[in-house]
Amino acid sequence: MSGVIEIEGLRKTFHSLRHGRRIAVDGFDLLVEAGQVHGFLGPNGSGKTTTLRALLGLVRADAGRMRVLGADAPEHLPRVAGRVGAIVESPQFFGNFTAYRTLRLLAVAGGVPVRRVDEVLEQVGLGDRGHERVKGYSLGMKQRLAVASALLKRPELLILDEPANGLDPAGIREMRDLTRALAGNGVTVLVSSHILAEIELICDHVTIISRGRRVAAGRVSEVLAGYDRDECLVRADDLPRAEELLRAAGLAVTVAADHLLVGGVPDPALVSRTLGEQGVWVRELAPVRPDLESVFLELTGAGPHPALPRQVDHAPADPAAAPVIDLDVRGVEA
Ligand SMILES: Nc1ncnc2c1ncn2[C@@H]1O[C@H](COP(=O)(O)OP(=O)(O)OP(=O)(O)O)[C@@H](O)[C@H]1O
Repeated sequence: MSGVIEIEGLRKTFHSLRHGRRIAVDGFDLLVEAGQVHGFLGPNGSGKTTTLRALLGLVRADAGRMRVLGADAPEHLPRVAGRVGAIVESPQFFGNFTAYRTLRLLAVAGGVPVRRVDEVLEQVGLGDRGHERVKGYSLGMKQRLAVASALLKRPELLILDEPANGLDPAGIREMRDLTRALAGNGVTVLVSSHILAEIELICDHVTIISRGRRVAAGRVSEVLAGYDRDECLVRADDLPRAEELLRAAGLAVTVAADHLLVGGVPDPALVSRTLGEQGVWVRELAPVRPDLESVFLELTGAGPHPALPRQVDHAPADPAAAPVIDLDVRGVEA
């Protein structure tokens, strides 16, 4: 494999007195290639944050092979740290500092020319608010400030863990536009989320994780196509008769309150012809295409999967898990 991020067979188990042994990531694979805006999608507690923290050396993996921009991670991350920007968890800054002062400090500490501060403030849409104190910022503005700090070094790869978390619709939209703009400038982006619509709007590729395992990966359109069952929604003047005729024609029919769902119909004309020839008139005939939400729900289903006899849950993160590598990661509380 060759990519900007390569993860193979990642495993991480947490042990605690209170909760015992908990498998957070269970042989997980991820491949992100240059130029992709890659969605990392999974329900709460499925292992997204643990994967990103392991990749960045914030938690020690039990097994697996990880590479970032060709460097083995996390051991050789410092070699490429200047080319990677990462925001895990929520941003936290000194409230009494302005955004400008915050970024200036980070620029100086990171050996970045100070003129870059104005550029990144502009880039994240804080150009006219940069000299206000951060404590007066909305959560969305703090999130954008976090992105600005990650952009100081002009990263080739940006890792964003749940960037839309806690944001209102306007904030979510701002983050979405920002992510798209960054991708448009050639930055490879890995964005984790449990918000399907966001991933569908922003990302060209997706990896879906469930219970610590990869359950789907690829181009968003290809993942969706794999779940296209050539279904049609049918409304007709005589629905029971329509059901009878379509079943007699060998089609799979599911009955809903005011319509039928007919599966295995690559050409909807088959439905209108079958019904029309018997004097049943079609009122509505619409192909049903899968969206990421239906695929996601099917793949990650709420109930236990027979092949995966283990549950993950929502226990709080262990604060004792200390960073082992000083990468340019903004992983802090709001
Ligand atoms: N430090 C930790 N100690 C113990 N268990 C942990 C720790 N961190 C994560 N876990 C457990 O590992 C599992 C995966 O958690 P993780 O935070 O990686 O999921 P997630 O997909 O990021 O979820 P969310 O969308 O809710 O952030 C959960 O069962 C969680 O309780």
